[in-house]
Amino acid sequence: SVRLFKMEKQADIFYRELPKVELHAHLNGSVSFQTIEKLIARKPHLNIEHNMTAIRNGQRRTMDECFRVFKVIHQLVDTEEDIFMVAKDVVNEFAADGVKYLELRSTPREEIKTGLTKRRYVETVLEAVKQCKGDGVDIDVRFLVAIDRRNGTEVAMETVKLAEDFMLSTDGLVVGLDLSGDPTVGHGRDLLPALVRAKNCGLKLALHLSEVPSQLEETELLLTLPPDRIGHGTFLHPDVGGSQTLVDAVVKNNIPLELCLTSNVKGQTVPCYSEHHFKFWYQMGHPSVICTDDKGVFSTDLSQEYELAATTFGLSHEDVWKLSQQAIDCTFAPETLKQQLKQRWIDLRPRVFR
Ligand SMILES: CC(C)=CCNc1ncnc2c1ncn2[C@@H]1O[C@H](COP(=O)(O)O)[C@@H](O)[C@H]1O
Ligand SMILES: [Zn+2]
Repeated sequence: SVRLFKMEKQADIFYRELPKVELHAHLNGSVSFQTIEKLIARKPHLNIEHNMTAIRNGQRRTMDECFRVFKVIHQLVDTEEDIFMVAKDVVNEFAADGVKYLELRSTPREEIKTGLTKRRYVETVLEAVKQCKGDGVDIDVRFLVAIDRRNGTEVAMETVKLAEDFMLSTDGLVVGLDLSGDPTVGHGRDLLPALVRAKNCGLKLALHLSEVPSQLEETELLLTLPPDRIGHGTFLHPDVGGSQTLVDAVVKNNIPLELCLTSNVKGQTVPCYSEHHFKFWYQMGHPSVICTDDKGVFSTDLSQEYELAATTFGLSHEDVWKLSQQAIDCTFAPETLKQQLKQRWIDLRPRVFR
């Protein structure tokens, strides 16, 4: 029965060999079945089972249930050693899936019991990233420091200061800030000063926006920043209770969207794959990047997400190639790295289309 929780199918070879860019991946949501097994073995006293950390194919959960899953994973990942292992495994898994550039995001967490501090948390993730690079893993990784909206104004400001420090001291590994957490908790207006400060000091902003209905006012406010990328944006367009004004603001500022099909279907914010808002934005020619969100929790990987987008919306291999290539321009990587990535895509093309 244990086998049931592993990835239930594998994407077609074209999608696995396709070079890919992953821009929306929460570290603790990306922990694979194999890594969870190692963590459970380390902490048998917690009595945690696999079905508490992953949502299998065909299953759906309410938002609330999904966020409880993260609490369980956080119990399993609460020491420097755990974070180091998790980060290394996640980076290696994305690389094995053909991801050539990854922006990983995570919420710095303090754990009094184990002596973990927020600063050590971030340092440990970055050490794991550097070790992967040293090992020759074929992937470039950058980090976004995450603000959990639940924690309010002061924590948000502290987090920005921490991110600022790291941006200045890690020669380019920390590139920006993420705003995430349960979208039904807290309000963006309390976080605005912290986000303004982040933007002014040169941190890029990737914000979860309109992930649930009736956040019009908050979204309108946060779009004034404007953010550099939007996570989900599920309820921006008028057909689903958003507004043309919101859509116009996103289009006018040319803000790329990070779209996570399986996450939204399993988390029940979209009714089915064919009704995913990818269709709306892709048809408009708006920069749309396919991402996983939480590949561990949602039992998926980026190859599968590309394949799902292609089969659901009738994309040709050529369309899919363009989609993955255009994601390079949506990264927070410096121009030189973007150019290198574009060259890699050119070099890899014959192998993918052989
Ligand atoms: C419920 C559902 C459909 C989840 C997917 N959508 C999400 N929306 C907002 N924040 C998220 C989502 N997935 C992960 N996160 C954030 O990422 C955290 C886990 O990764 P980390 O500890 O930051 O390394 C969660 O606690 C939460 O703050
Ligand atoms: Zn997310």
